[in-house]
Amino acid sequence: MKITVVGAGAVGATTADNLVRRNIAEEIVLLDIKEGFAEGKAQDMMQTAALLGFESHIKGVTNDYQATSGSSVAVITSGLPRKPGMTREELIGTNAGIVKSVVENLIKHSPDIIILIVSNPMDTMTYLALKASGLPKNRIIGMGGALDSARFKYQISDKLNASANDLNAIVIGGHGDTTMIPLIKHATWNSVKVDSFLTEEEEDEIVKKTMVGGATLTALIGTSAWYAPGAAAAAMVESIVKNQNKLFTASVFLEGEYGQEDINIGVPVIINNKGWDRIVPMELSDKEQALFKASADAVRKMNDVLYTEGILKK
Ligand SMILES: NC(=O)C1=CN([C@@H]2O[C@H](COP(=O)(O)OP(=O)(O)OC[C@H]3O[C@@H](n4cnc5c(N)ncnc54)[C@H](O)[C@@H]3O)[C@@H](O)[C@H]2O)C=CC1
Ligand SMILES: O=C([O-])CC(=O)C(=O)O
Repeated sequence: MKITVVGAGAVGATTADNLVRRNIAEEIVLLDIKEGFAEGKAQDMMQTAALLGFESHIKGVTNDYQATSGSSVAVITSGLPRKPGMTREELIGTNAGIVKSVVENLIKHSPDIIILIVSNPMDTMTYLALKASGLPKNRIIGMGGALDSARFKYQISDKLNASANDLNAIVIGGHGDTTMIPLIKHATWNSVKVDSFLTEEEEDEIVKKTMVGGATLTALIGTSAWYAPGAAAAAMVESIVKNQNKLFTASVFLEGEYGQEDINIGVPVIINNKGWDRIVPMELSDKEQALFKASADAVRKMNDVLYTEGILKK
């Protein structure tokens, strides 16, 4: 089993580090365009093997796609992160070209690959990867909801003074500051609805803090986050590799589900060795449905840029 991580920057290296510690693949290939960068990060990680006790091997390469041949899964993290004050959407101009070429290179060497997209704006990059590659829809998955849901649980756990591991809570919709939809009315604390412990004001505060979770960290750190993003990507890869059938929210191609089509956006899905296996339906309130529609409209507007800029052809 071989897993490739493209981009050895903050998120890519953290993803690879999480994967190598999980011992779930014989080989992890870390690829970056910057000469020697992935090689150095890989060597640093390999030097933790004797301390952490893992047997997986991680190899760093500079733009060498031959080394990725026969990968079962790839995680694409290559591209610019945002700076404080920017939106994820502003990254489209640079990242679209990078993601498209990386996807084409990966498929050339691993035609059966399942691809997890992390680069932002993630929903549009996932749509681009699907359209540009022509791969079956189940093999292209966008990572955003897994991270946003973990942040949502963090905010609830902070407010309730509860363990995040006792919470069940998901975020659907686009992975954007204004497009994500933390489903507070569905969230439970070991099956007890969390709204029975919270005022409306507290619920609003949790939702708002979750939505700007990435922007808050970007303002604090000066670039965007990597620990939780890397952990989220690795958890999804593990569910693929071990055929775990875990439920994550992920950006997948909709063909009528949740009232939307021709779009990649976050909905609950089962992740296993087919990629995303099936979409899990949820009963949404009128308000939640309206928010989902507005979120999809905003994501679609970003996708349109791919066509107007000639990156995709109709
Ligand atoms: N979907 C999500 O939940 C999240 C998405 N992100 C996104 O992930 C991306 C990466 O973020 P960071 O790792 O913080 O950035 P970074 O700048 O630390 O790393 C990006 C790496 O990509 C490499 N790269 C650029 N072009 C490449 C190419 N053509 N082939 C191979 N490598 C290439 C760069 O050399 C750099 O090492 C950003 O677009 C960021 O917005 C970040 C966190 C969460
Ligand atoms: O905030 C960003 O730009 C990076 C990202 O997607 C996140 O951390 O959620």
